[in-house]
Amino acid sequence: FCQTLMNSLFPPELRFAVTKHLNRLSQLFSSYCYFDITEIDGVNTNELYDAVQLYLTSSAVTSNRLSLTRATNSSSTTFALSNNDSIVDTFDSATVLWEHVVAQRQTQTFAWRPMPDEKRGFTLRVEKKDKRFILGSYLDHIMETANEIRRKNQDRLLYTNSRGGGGMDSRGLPWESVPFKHPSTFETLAMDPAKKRRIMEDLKDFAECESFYRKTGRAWKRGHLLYGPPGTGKSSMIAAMANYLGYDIYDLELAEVRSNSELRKLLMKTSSKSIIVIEDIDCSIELKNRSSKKKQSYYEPEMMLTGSGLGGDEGNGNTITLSGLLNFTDGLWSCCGSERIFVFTTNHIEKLDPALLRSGRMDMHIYMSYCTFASVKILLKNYLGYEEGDLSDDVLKELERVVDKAEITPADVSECLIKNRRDKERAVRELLEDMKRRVEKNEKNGKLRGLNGSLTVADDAEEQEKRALDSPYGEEEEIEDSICKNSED
Ligand SMILES: Nc1ncnc2c1ncn2[C@@H]1O[C@H](COP(=O)(O)OP(=O)(O)OP(=O)(O)O)[C@@H](O)[C@H]1O
Ligand SMILES: [Mg+2]
Repeated sequence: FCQTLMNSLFPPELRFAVTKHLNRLSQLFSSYCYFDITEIDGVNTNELYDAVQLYLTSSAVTSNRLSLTRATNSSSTTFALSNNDSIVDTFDSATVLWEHVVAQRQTQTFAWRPMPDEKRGFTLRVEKKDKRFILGSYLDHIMETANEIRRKNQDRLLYTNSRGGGGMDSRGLPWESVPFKHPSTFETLAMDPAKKRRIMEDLKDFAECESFYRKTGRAWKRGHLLYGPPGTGKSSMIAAMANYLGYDIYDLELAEVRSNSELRKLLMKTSSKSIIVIEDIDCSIELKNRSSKKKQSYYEPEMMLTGSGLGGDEGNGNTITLSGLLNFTDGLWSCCGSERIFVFTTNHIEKLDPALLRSGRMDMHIYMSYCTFASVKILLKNYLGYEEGDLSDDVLKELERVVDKAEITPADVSECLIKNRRDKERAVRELLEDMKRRVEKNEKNGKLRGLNGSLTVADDAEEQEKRALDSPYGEEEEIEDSICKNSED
């Protein structure tokens, strides 16, 4: 009514001025204050607008109407507040009202850059008494939540330094990235369920325990060593970790790194919330002085690690030292980011230098074993859809009897099941036959070893060396206690 009255009483120019003054007057007596967050601020895109847009999706349940969008090539749908709609949000004790205001932009004859046809913005209505609190904590909370959502919606990235020679890309970054879409998850990973659960709990504790690390003065990072025969799922485990935590992966090719300082530069250019991986650490590096029995400090510079494809001569610049590598994971530089997990993998833990294995260096030693009965059941479920009760007791018993002695890797079991996945019974039959053949072969080899004296002695020496290295961490399953457990109590 007021609007109609004003329209009839005043000419347009005057109407505008009167409305403006009336608004000012009402604001003076109102218990609310308003903030406008426009999409484009001058010529710059307003980061806060995007953040609010995303943030409101997290409390979207309170709105009845939302708009859905899915960007090209993206694997997730985002929903946002519809045009000219409003939503109530509460933060601590404060209640605020968000309104999405969309207006048609006047056509411009000239612009430095093309502007969208619509002028979009959010209006935030806040009670005056909450103003200070909202402008501080609430807006920070919005930015943080939005970053978190953005990270979750984004596809993971896999970075590599394999360009070689310390090369940089067009933006001066030493890492190249591709979208990471490895489908491995902890659910599909075949391993002992209890062990799997402990690893998952440890990772979750790690990701959620920032305050614990701060309180105890520890850098917020974690080191994992994955070891075991080829095809037991070490790389799959890394992918599962990344998918579980939503972290990016930096796959560090040590052979491409020429010096300690280059290694440090690479580290400085990694982001937080990432897994830094050095695969097959025993193959990509070689301890030059390892064969000499002379006692040495691990920080002596002449202990060189030489990249496999490099000359390895001291002085040609193509060497990194063990101390450089240890500094990479443990030193002051390793703390230039936070929330990072270092993962080393190896097929031969016995070949690694004790300095890398020493307790405190790697927080967890995870043995990826040959298939056990529990892991075969996971693979049968993954590949053939067999549940616990779908297989006959006889088959299950037979599987349980032979699986450990067969020493078959999850990769070999997967291969057999994929090959015959159209005929499930045949798949199980062939798997059992394969396992039995392996048991026979292993038993025969075992006998041969017993008959041949010299071979046994040599093997014993090797076994002893392995045990000496393994001993501080237990026999075969070396998952150490999570340091983070119960820390927040
Ligand atoms: N524990 C497992 N659970 C499920 N699948 C597995 C497992 N181990 C191996 N596989 C299957 O075998 C393939 C090879 O496994 P993966 O590359 O993870 O082994 P790895 O231990 O990293 O081997 P390598 O030492 O040769 O690098 C995977 O693509 C996966 O399909
Ligand atoms: Mg691997």
